[in-house]
Formats: sequence, structure tokens, C-alpha cells
Amino acid sequence: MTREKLIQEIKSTKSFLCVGLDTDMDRIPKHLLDTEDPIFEFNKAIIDATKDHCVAYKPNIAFYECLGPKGWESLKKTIDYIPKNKFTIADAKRGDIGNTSRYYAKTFFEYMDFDAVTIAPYMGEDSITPFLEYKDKWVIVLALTSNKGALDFQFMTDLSGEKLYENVLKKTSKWGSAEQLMYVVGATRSEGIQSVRNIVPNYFFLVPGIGAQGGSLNDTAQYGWNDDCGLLVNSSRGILYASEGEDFASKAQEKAIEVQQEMEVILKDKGLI
Ligand SMILES: O=C(O)c1cc(=O)[nH]c(=O)n1[C@@H]1O[C@H](COP(=O)(O)O)[C@@H](O)[C@H]1O
Repeated sequence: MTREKLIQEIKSTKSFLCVGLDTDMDRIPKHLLDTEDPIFEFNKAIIDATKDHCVAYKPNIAFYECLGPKGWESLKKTIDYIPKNKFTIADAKRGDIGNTSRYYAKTFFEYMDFDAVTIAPYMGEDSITPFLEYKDKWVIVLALTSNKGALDFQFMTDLSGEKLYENVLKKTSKWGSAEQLMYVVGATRSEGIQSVRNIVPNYFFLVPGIGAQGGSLNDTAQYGWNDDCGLLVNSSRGILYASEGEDFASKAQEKAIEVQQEMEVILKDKGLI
């Protein structure tokens, strides 16, 4: 999907919500466990319930890989089921020597046909460029993450006082344009979102951390906004497990609508719609 189409979709859905499909066998409702493919049945119901209120879906690959071949099958069925006007992100956090990255790219962009894949930048340029060779696809680089461990490396400073995540932003933005590259910035780091926005004004951010991790949507919008919205805000557990009973899909829908309505207010305030 092009950047232009993504922005159009944000305007028409009045939402910049990404629903995270972190589909956990231990948390999906019991009545689905007797079906042929419980993970897919769950995802299908969630997608049907949320598709009018979000612009993107982000399956986290860990929840599928751990189930072996059956998990991959559920993932493939899920990606094929998501409507084509939705932006799809394989949250795989890959990145390896160039020769290997080529095959990661092939997996997520050819076999699975995702629009984007999340990448850990630690191994440098050749770990990212094989993904960028797919001109209609996106790379989402981890910049400033939402977790506690973000403090271990990302804030380290070099001799000039520059933080590691700032360095990552400056370097990687030379490798890919804002038409093909985005950054992960955690909603739990509102003070950092502004500094990321200052370094890469035009790029989209994938912002996880609202809902279960306690990040603020309003702070995210305040610090991360750009002229095109520039934000995809993810919520996984906060939507998926709003109820663990038979009403899980309608409760997930209520949660998605709640977030979408807050986003609509922001989009109107900022004058995008
Ligand atoms: O790359 C990510 O999506 C990601 C980066 C980050 O900094 N923090 C983070 O939580 N995530 C992912 O975003 C999702 C957050 O899920 P919830 O906390 O349940 O909304 C999970 O799939 C995480 O792996």
C-alpha cells in the first residue's frame, strides 16, 4: 500500500488505529477451542468486528510461530482474510546479514503478502535494504520502544552526546524514504516521541503501548503528529481480550469504537478531516 492510500484510508475511516493480532491460545474463548482452527476463527471474528474502525492489522508472529506449521497456516489464512484496503504489518522484528534478510523479506512480502515488516536495526544497513528492494512494501524500524528494556541500550550516548536511538533515526532515514520506511515509537515514551518527530518530521510512526501498557493516545498525538497524521497507534490485548467469553467480538468492537472515536476527535482538532 502506498503512503497516499494509507492517508486516504485514515481520512475515510476517521481512525489511525492498528489492531494487534497477538492471538494467544491461552486467552481465546473456550468455545473456540473445539473448532478446526481456533486461532483463525478468533482472528476472523475480530477482523469482522473491527474492520470499520481501524486502518491496520498487526499480527505478532511469535503467537503463530510457537504453534509450528499449524500456526503458520493460521497466520496465512488471517493475512489472506484481512480486507485489501487495510495496511498489514508482520510484527516479526527480523534483521540479519543481507543474504538471510532477503529470505525474511521473501517470506513476509511474497509468501504472506504483508505490506510491512518490523525490523531490529542492530545489524545495520545490509540487514534492512533487502526489504526496501520491494518498492511497494514497507520497513518499520525499531527506534524507541515501549518496554522497560528500552533503557538498556536505546538511550546510551556517544562522545558527542547523541543517543543511540537518535543515531539510528539519522542513519536509517538515509536508507529509506518516508514512502517506504516507518519507525516504532512506544506510546509509553511521550517525552521521546517529540524528539523522534523532530529528527524525522515526515515519517510515519507505529506506536504500540496504549491500552495494556498504559501509554496515552492524546500525548502520542500531541508529540507525534505531522501534517499527514503520521501515526498508526496499535492496541492488541486491550481490544482482543476485552471479554474472554462468547461475546468477545462484540466487546472487542466496543473497545475499537471507543479508541476510534477518540481518534476522530484528534483528527478533527488537527484539521485532517
Ligand atoms: O514492534 C512492536 O509492535 C512493539 C514495539 C514496542 O516497542 N512495544 C510493543 O509493545 N510492540 C508490540 O506491540 C504489541 C503491544 O501489545 P499490547 O500491549 O497488548 O497492546 C505487542 O505485539 C508488542 O510486541
